[in-house]
Amino acid sequence: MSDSSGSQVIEDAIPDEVHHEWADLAEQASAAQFAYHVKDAPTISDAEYDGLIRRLNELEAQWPSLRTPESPTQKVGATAFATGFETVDHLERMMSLDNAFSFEELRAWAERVEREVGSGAHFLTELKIDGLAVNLLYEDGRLVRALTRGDGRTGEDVTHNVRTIEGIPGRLTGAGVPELVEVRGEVFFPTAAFADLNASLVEAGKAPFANPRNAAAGSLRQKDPKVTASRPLRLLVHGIGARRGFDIATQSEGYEMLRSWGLPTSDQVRVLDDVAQVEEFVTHHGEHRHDGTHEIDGIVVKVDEVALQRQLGATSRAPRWAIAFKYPPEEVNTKLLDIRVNVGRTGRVTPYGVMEPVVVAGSTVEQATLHNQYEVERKGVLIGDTVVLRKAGDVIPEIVGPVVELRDGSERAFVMPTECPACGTPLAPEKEGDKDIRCPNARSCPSQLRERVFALASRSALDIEALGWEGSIALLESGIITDEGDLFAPPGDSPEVGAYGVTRERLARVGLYTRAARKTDPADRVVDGRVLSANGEKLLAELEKAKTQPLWRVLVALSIRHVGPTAARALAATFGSMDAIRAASTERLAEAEGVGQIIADSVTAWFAVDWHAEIVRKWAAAGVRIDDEVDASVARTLEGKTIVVTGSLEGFSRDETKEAIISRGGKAAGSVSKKTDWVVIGANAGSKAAKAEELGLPILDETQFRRLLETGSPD
Ligand SMILES: NC(=O)c1ccc[n+]([C@@H]2O[C@H](COP(=O)([O-])OP(=O)(O)OC[C@H]3O[C@@H](n4cnc5c(N)ncnc54)[C@H](O)[C@@H]3O)[C@@H](O)[C@H]2O)c1
Ligand SMILES: [Zn+2]
Repeated sequence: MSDSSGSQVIEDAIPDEVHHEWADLAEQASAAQFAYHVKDAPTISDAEYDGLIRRLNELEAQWPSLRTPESPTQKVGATAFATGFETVDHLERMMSLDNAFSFEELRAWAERVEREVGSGAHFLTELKIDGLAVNLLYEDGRLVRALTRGDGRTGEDVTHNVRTIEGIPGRLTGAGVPELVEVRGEVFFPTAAFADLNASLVEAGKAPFANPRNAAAGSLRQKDPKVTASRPLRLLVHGIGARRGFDIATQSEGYEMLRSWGLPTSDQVRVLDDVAQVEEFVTHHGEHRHDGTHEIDGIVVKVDEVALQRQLGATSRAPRWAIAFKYPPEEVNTKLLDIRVNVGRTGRVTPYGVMEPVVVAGSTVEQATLHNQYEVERKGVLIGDTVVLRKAGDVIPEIVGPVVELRDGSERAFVMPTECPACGTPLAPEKEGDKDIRCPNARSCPSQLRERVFALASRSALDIEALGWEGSIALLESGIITDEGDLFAPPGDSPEVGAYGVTRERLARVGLYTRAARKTDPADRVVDGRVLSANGEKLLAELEKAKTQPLWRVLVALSIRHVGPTAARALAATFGSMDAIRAASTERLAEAEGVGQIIADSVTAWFAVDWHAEIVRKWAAAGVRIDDEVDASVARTLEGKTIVVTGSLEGFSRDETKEAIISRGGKAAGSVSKKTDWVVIGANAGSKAAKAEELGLPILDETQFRRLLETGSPD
């Protein structure tokens, strides 16, 4: 362009749609900042907010004139104060942190550092505490003022409240207490105490918090310090602002000093040499994100050398010598559309939330259990609420709390049904004081029936792969089975042959797992003009095979309350047959290793029900294995001994290992302790192997384990 004002024209010619997009996002981001920083009640998730800022930054990088000091990208916190606290200037500005969302961005930051100050920098690496920042001013060792971060220049005076927090010294002690120091730190709400706080708020008719960070912010910024005092807030310090009367060469030295004066520092701080080590730290803590007492949303990396920090300086909102690596979000906001109840295989009625589907931690979530009606009340969630939903990796999704700010009055409380939604039977706790309520119609409640049939086919029970959820429902609804007693067909020589059981004939008659026969099909397999589909053949074959499963699996398949694989193995190993278990007194059952009173009571009560006994009778008549052949050749070589097997062995599956130990009278324990007699270590063994070495326990390989099984001694 030849026009002399040409370049000016280009810079100003921000297309309308860009300007609109920017203005729209900026408005949303400013509103979010206000809700989050001023009202302690965010209305969108951090991930959504970070997305807004990221897009604004992209637009501003392309059209720099959009990046005014008023842009939300340039702000620390929110500029408005609406709290009635007195506002006071910080002596030295409090900044925010720039973010890295990937190792690439982290490396790019480290490269920039190296370009500017050379390769001499060390990286002080620590947890990013998900709380709120405070600035504590100590003069001659006395705490004279505590401010929130505010907009970075001016904060709110929360001194009275901060004085109530356990662990914050009113007076610094030790050597070299300086004339003046501003200590920066993070106030947080311990994760473990969060659920109880919400429960007590709900009970008092107050609004619950959406998550622990909001609980920290809301608890600190209370008009009445007594309220703050009643909350279990804690502080960890992570920086120094203005100072007089001492000097530090490194950030880490600064932390040592703060610690020596009695301030709470984190024990998770490391000074690392290079980015590779930082990445390891990030990965490690990503895997242990929920192990600590507080929530973390990332890792903060700081150049340790103060001289280099000075050289690197800061932008208008964040230091260049530090970066926050942010973990992928585990929390999202979504709408709680309904709360329904599920009736489980033992009749337990469990409320669960039905939500607008959202992607979190890599999978789509639309349901989350709420455990029982008290849990719903404690969380304070209403049907129609926007809720914070958390899903961490493989962990079961959890509704954390409601976003109360977004309520419009149309929300309604969940009411636990009084009748079973599946069969109409009045629901009741089994005994007084039970939290759970149940559908007592165990025999024919359709919900309990399909849950039982489905559970019986699972991998930890009879392992019938071809029988899934849909199949369980189909078998029941078609009338092929009325309950699990009908599943297995009596053999041809049985007097009851044809009386019950999933058979080719029955499936063909209702058209389940079958298709119309073609001419080429062998005639003997055609029933009513239909032949079994491949899935049908598989189902029949697997049902036949399931009859030969060991006794413990059959026990698990009966859905006796509290009898999972571990208890079932113990029962099978001790008593050897269904008849012996049924005949045993409750006392005898309770005495068995790994059984105990609760399970014993449950087993006795189960066998006392006539239709339960009928299931066992029909299964036995159909040839289901109800005795473990006690192999006389298996000597009780391990009587009274405890063995832990960790890692995978070549010649044994996990189940086989356990059976081998138990059938010889030994105990197959899950964790290593001083009481362990031997630890068998296979391939890819984890922390148990290390623990075994630490305790100096005898460690065996697979060959020695075989010898041990045979002779009772590994040598
Ligand atoms: N959901 C929303 O609507 C909403 C709105 C605004 C902000 N936010 C959240 O807040 C973030 C921005 O807030 P910000 O400006 O406080 O930035 P930030 O939380 O990303 O990082 C800066 C802050 O981290 C804290 N911090 C924790 N541990 C630290 C440590 N070990 N060392 C140093 N600092 C540590 C300090 O208080 C510091 O001020 C966003 O990324 C978003 O996650 C959410
Ligand atoms: Zn029912």
